[in-house]
Amino acid sequence: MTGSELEADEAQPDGSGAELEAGRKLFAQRCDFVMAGVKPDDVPASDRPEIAFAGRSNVGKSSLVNALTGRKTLARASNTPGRTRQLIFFDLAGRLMLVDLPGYGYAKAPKQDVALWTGLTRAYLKGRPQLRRVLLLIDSRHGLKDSDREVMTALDKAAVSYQVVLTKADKPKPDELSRCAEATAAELAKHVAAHPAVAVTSAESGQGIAELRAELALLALPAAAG
Ligand SMILES: Nc1nc2c(ncn2[C@@H]2O[C@H](COP(=O)(O)OP(=O)(O)OP(=O)(O)O)[C@@H](O)[C@H]2O)c(=O)[nH]1
Ligand SMILES: [Mg+2]
Repeated sequence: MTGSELEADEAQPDGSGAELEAGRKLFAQRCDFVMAGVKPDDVPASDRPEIAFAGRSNVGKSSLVNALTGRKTLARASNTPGRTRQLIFFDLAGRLMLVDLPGYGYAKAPKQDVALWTGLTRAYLKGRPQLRRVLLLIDSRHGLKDSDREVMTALDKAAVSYQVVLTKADKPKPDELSRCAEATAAELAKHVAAHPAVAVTSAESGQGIAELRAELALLALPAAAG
């Protein structure tokens, strides 16, 4: 499947008030820890659509899960890079599974651990048919790094749809932020697959969180009637 086919398969966000409201409602519902996977086979049997949070260590994956769900401590965020070492599955209202992945590119981690996390993450990304989108988080102060480019190429090859999310948007100056967003979008446009537009977020200030909730709600199972 090519990227454009993937994209054609998905509803395109129109940024309307109704979409924002649907996102708000979905993410206001209960979100439960399901399990932590340590081996490639350690994944929940589920047919719910899944969204995975990927990115370099310390980029803000766990913080974004917390910001979206409005819970400060659902996913363990930390100043110490390499905090998340497993695949952590959260069930959002039985309609969407959120998966917090271990970060890559953490130079100080023991090589053995890195190999383990990378193997685990790779196996997951390749073999999960219900994975609807990978959110590829990039620190808005630093932009894309070679390790991110490798992941993008691997996702292109596996025909997994991904969306770049610039994090920590409260940190750079406004002109730095827009330069980073433009450069990232330009580079993304060179990839084979057509991907959703770059999102700009801050778990700290809440910037872009409501819009991202709305986009993800388009991928979730519909709410039960009644
Ligand atoms: N200023 C600011 N800091 C943030 C933001 N998001 C995360 N952080 C901080 O960045 C650090 C790392 O955040 P995490 O959410 O643990 O990052 P992670 O990507 O899950 O890290 P690993 O699990 O180690 O790969 C923490 O100190 C967070 O408080 C943000 O939007 N703004
Ligand atoms: Mg984490």
